[in-house]
Amino acid sequence: MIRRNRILRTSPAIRAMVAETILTPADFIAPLFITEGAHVKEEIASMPGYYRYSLDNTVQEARELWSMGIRSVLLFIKCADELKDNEGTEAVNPDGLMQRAIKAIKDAVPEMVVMTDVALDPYSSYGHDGIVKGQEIVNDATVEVLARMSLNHAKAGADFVAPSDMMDGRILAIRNLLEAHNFDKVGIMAYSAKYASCFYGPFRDALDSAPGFGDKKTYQMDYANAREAIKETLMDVEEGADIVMVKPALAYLDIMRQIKDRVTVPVSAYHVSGEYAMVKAAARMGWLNEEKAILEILTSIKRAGADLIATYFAKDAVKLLG
Ligand SMILES: NCC(=O)CCC(=O)O
Ligand SMILES: [Mg+2]
Repeated sequence: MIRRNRILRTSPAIRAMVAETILTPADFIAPLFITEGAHVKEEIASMPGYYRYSLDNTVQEARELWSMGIRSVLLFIKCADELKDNEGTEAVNPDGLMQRAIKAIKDAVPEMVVMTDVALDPYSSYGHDGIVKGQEIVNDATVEVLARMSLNHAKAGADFVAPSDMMDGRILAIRNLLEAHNFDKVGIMAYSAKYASCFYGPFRDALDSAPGFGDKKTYQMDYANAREAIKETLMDVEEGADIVMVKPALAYLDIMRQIKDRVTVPVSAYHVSGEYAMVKAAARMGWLNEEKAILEILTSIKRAGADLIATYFAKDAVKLLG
């Protein structure tokens, strides 16, 4: 025997020396759920250990994340029911909760990279990512609102807008409108390959944004397809996306790898709410070691090609990494 593969696994020191994939705090994007009010910290029932915060607590959380080495947050707001409609009116309100949240975080932690969710579902009386006509989610009218929404976030101080809607052509429309208003330093993180997935369930509880009718299969992708993910992603890059994203993560590592091999922009994964809930549930039952599961899963996502990982485990992971 001339090659003893186990030599490189002999001790923790040797294993650390030859590890190919190393997680660091700057890999993580921490999603934040923001709600109106003061001193609010509400645990999300289907996401134990994860919370909706009012603005004051959101700012505190952002400070803590920054002090831990986490460099970016992705903002989602819970819109009051009475402000929801079919036009995305609240989405473009310059004094809306999202806009106030962006300002508050940038004031408190100016270096924090603030990314904002751009889609209509939290603001939609139908819980859909776009404008609804009959049973249809209308593409081009939605794109127009998404571009105005992005401009609005840019004006409030967002560093990146993150369109998560899967309408066609929205990256180009957003880039063009940002350029027209001289926001040439605001980036776009495109949810390029976002699959119609059951793993978003807990998130919809968090924002009370479940679709009121039908499902999202006419705009989000069919999980049977991989080539389509490449088509979507290459188009987003062409339209000006600075970062592209695959979502969810764990059931889509093959997609992550294929995309990583085909683009030169950074690729992000979104390790979604249902993936978080699965680990939490199994750990609570005593069926899985939560800490080990977190590191194994996040490392595998990075190994598959993710440069960035949006994950509800961001803080836990940083603590585990020591
Ligand atoms: N745009 C965000 C989602 O659609 C869901 C994320 C999650 O389930 O964590
Ligand atoms: Mg697309």
